[in-house]
Amino acid sequence: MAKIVEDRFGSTEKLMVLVEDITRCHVGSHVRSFLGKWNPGKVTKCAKVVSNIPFNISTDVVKLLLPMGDLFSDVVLLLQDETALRLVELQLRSPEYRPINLFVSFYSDAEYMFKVGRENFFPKPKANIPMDSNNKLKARGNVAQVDAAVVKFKLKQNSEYPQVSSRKGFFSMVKSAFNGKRKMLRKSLQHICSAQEIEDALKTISLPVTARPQELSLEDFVRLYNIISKSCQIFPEPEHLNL
Ligand SMILES: C[S@@+](CC[C@H](N)C(=O)[O-])C[C@H]1O[C@@H](n2cnc3c(N)ncnc32)[C@H](O)[C@@H]1O
Repeated sequence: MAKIVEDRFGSTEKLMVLVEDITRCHVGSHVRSFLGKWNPGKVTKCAKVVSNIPFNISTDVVKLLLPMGDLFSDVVLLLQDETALRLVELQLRSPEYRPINLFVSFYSDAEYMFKVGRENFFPKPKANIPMDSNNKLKARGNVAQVDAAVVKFKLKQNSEYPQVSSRKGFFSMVKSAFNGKRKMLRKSLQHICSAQEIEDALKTISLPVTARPQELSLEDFVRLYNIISKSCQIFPEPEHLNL
């Protein structure tokens, strides 16, 4: 496809074709330098991402692009329908509620636009089958064909993000909270604060002292973090930043 686009539109300076791995290349600097050519010295937040990405890199792409609200206004992606519903429509207290849901609403207002049935594709898309530690497909045999959906993430700007003293610290605490999904927060966050301090913080934000992570909205997590980070040290561990 890159070759077709390059051949057809390569003569215009208004198009740049990059053949790179999105998960490894410096998207921000490419887009900034391209936009800078048209608006020297002032890169306004005018760019949008519209992409039909392979399902197996959806989460990586979401994690990469959603924090780029200084550059992109909207990110519109075609995702596996299941993933779209999980990222956008998931309700509090659902067993599927995960740190990625908090990440999505921290950085964007996400909207499930419409379903794209499997019959619309040629060839039909394959499910995002999990890989094992050797990068081999865990499920073999018939790979299920799946429906897709278009999701629009309207990116927040810096001033619209929930106010936390450190985003790394915040997401590290969220990750720790979900590490013991069935555990109460007073237990799973004990490496940060004493059980008593966590109970006191939960009471201050009008939550039961027995609260579990899937009972907390983004606003609840932000309030909890802002209380406990004042009295306790939260050192983000590198693996905790990988939601
Ligand atoms: C679902 S196809 C969409 C193709 C075309 N854009 C379209 O809409 O018909 C996904 C495309 O992403 C490309 N791709 C796969 N992994 C990628 C990666 N890590 N970085 C950039 N492109 C990737 C594939 O080569 C494939 O062309």
